Amino acid sequence: MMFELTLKKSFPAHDDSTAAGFCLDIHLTSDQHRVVLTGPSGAGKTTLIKLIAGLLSPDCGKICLRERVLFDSSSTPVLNLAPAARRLGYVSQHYGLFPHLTVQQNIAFGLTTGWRNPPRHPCPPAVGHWLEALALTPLAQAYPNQLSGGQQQRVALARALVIQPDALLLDEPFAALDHDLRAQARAELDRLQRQLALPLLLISHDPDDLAQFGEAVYRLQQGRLHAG
Ligand SMILES: Nc1ncnc2c1ncn2[C@@H]1O[C@H](COP(=O)(O)OP(=O)(O)OP(=O)(O)O)[C@@H](O)[C@H]1O
Repeated sequence: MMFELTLKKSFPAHDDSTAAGFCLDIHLTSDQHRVVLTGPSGAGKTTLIKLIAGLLSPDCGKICLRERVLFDSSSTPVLNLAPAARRLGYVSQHYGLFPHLTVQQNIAFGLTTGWRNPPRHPCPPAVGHWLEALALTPLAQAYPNQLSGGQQQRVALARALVIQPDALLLDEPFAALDHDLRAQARAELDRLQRQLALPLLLISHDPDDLAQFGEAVYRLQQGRLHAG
């Protein structure tokens, strides 16, 4: 099985609010390589992807990707792999690039352990590979604020891919791009995903993304998943 998720996560209501808290309750098993998650704002899509990436911990449940267990609350002690140990390429909605690091250093960041920033030189071979593959070599020494939206998106994708991830988790990766760039970036991701045969979990509202990547499509609504 490619994706096997059984998860619960609750956020309590804010003290100063009468609104109820939020509860995510997910059961998803899919053997497809390309899974698209869609659904209205606040449905829990980003929360779900962060739980898989290990940036949030579920209250209980189990997360398996490609038969590898990343989280299991029923084991003793609870199995909860750290984000780096999960070997997942995660791209957040706003890319999360470090403004004080160059393009090359941002990509190399995925390869570093600990808190030290990657050096400006030399360029690790894996970083050079992805700079080249995503047409970023001329921008290697530029800073994120000197890049267009499409270039920033490619840097974020390169940083996710440089670790040779077991799967890609992309949270609305094309949302900040205009129509033409979006079509280009979509084609690029399509090509890379096929070439690397990487399982892909993509959050998107865009019908073109659903058509291109939605081998399986799930709709999240108020913390619950519905097929299609
Ligand atoms: N750390 C947190 N503490 C409390 N509540 C949270 C926290 N993170 C998310 N929530 C709540 O969980 C719910 C789901 O949020 P989430 O960001 O997962 O939605 P989403 O479907 O990704 O929305 P969007 O499409 O707008 O990005 C929201 O009601 C949000 O307020």
